[in-house]
Amino acid sequence: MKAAYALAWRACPGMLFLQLGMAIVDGTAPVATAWLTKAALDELTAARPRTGALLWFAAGIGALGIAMASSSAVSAYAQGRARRAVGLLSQDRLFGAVNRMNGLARLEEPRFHDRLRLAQQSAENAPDQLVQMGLTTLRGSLGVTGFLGTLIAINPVMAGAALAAAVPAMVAHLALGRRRAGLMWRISPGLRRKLFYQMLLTDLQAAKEVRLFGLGGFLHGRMLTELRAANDAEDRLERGVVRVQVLLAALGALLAAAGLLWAVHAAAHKTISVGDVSVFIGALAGLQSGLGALVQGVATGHQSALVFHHYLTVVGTGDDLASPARPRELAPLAHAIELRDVWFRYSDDGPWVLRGLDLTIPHGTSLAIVGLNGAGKSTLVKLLCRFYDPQRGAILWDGVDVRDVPVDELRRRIGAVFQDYMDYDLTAAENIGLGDLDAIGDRDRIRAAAERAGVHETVERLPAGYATMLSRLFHAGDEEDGGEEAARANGVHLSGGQWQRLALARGLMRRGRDLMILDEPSSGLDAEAEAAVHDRLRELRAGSTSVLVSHRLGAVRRADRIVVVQDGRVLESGDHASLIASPGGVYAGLFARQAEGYQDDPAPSTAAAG
Ligand SMILES: Nc1ncnc2c1ncn2[C@@H]1O[C@H](COP(=O)(O)OP(=O)(O)OP(=O)(O)O)[C@@H](O)[C@H]1O
Repeated sequence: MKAAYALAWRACPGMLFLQLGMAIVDGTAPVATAWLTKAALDELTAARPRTGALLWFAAGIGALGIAMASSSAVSAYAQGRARRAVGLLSQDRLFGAVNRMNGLARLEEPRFHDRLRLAQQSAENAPDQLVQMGLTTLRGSLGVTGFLGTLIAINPVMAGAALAAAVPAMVAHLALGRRRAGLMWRISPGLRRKLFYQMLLTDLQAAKEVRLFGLGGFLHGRMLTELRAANDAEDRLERGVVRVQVLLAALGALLAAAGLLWAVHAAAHKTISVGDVSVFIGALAGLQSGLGALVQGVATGHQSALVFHHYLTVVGTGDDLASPARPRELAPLAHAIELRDVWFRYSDDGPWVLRGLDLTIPHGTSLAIVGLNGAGKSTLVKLLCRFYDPQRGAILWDGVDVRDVPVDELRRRIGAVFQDYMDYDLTAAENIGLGDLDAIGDRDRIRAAAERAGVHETVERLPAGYATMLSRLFHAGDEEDGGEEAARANGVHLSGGQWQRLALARGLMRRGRDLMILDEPSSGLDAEAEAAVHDRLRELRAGSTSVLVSHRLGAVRRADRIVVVQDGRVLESGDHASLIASPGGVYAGLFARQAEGYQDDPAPSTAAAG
């Protein structure tokens, strides 16, 4: 709660003060009205009523009415502004925290996503709900204190009874709040699955399979099943809530009826005045509703605080990669990158993917990595970028363990094209420029990268060239005032190979970095483009340090060194000529099989004769 208040205070102190002022008005005005009403009624029923005094009482009641009526509008405005400001600040901190997680491991934990969803929700709502709880408590306490004093003066027993009735209500509401917060956590995985099915039903990329395989009904059904399960769980809880609330309301009504009976009886026997009856009834009703609001407010705040805990957990979650206690500087690569006895698995109970892998990548040389599906090639690449740390062994950059240098510094020295590259719903220029944010506005460099990746002509031919928005989801700029230029720049979608070349251009924006990693950079290209791209890449890689992962052995054969990874270790290593010359070798076998695929089938008669 302290953290939520601190957040609200930081975001919008002025609006908090305004809400506080209005809460004081709301809390004190009803009590003052009740007393003024009592005074007016007593004056009216007096032997000789004073008109002047009556007018003052009436004016006072009217002024309080105006203050109460306007306070709700002013509070609503202040609450809205504060909520928006808190939402902005809390989202800023939440995604700032996610952004500080430098590795990938956290994003692969389903529990983290459950928590993130609730954190997002509570970041928007909880601080406001907790502020409202504070204000309700203040408002309620002021009113309750005033009404309580009034009731004690007239009938202390009734005052005690009303207070005592609030205790079970508080206990019940707090328990319900805890159950609601628990339920939100329990149904979070189901609701995320529901969102997933929902996303598949509207996702452009999924649409082809969804339509062709007729998956729409299946996904729709699953989406509803998840939603129904969540609804059922909520219904069950709400049924319990209704039971508790009916019981508490009956208790309150019983108390009010008893109070009324007593007041009428006492007035009939002239023990109390008519004014006393009015203030007593008003005070009892005020006390009950004040206590009710107080209890409800505290319970809602308690529930919000429980859910806000998820926000605090995410914001307080540290980096999933250990930062060095005494960071070392990373000099430009001069000698070699070395993987020394690297053991790695994605989870503590998962299988080892890399098992004591040793590999040296000398500066200024090109290394190609080949191996069967699942051999661990992309994992090795991810470790080079330090998306994970190995469980055993080390990766050394000129002898410096990469865990001892700030991760940003390491990544600044690496350029990469990943196997599962991204298609950004942004302009063509931005899709390339993202490779080096410092140069995102540098059209010459973007164009040069596009030329190297063989995608410049394609981009030039787009309706608005490099300014073309590559998206079917978003408009370029503001649709309202976009005009003809924006209309031309909208709605273009590239082919798979063209997207891949853009990704390659993005990677090439970082040309000249110390290490260039290319993980299957040409898998979607046509044969001609692939040959052209690899020729260009070979020129670019000459003299620089690079790692190329590819199943196309034609593309890797000119690398300075080729390694075959199998079962998490380097099985074979050498240049193309030496590997091919090793009979029974894995590389030689793979190469022969690929080469066979490009040769004509032997004529049936020859085959039969053979
Ligand atoms: N994020 C992950 N979490 C858990 N296991 C993973 C993850 N990524 C990969 N693996 C597992 O690690 C093993 C190696 O995967 P990797 O992607 O490194 O193989 P690869 O050699 O690049 O394969 P391919 O040639 O198919 O691209 C596989 O068994 C895979 O299931």
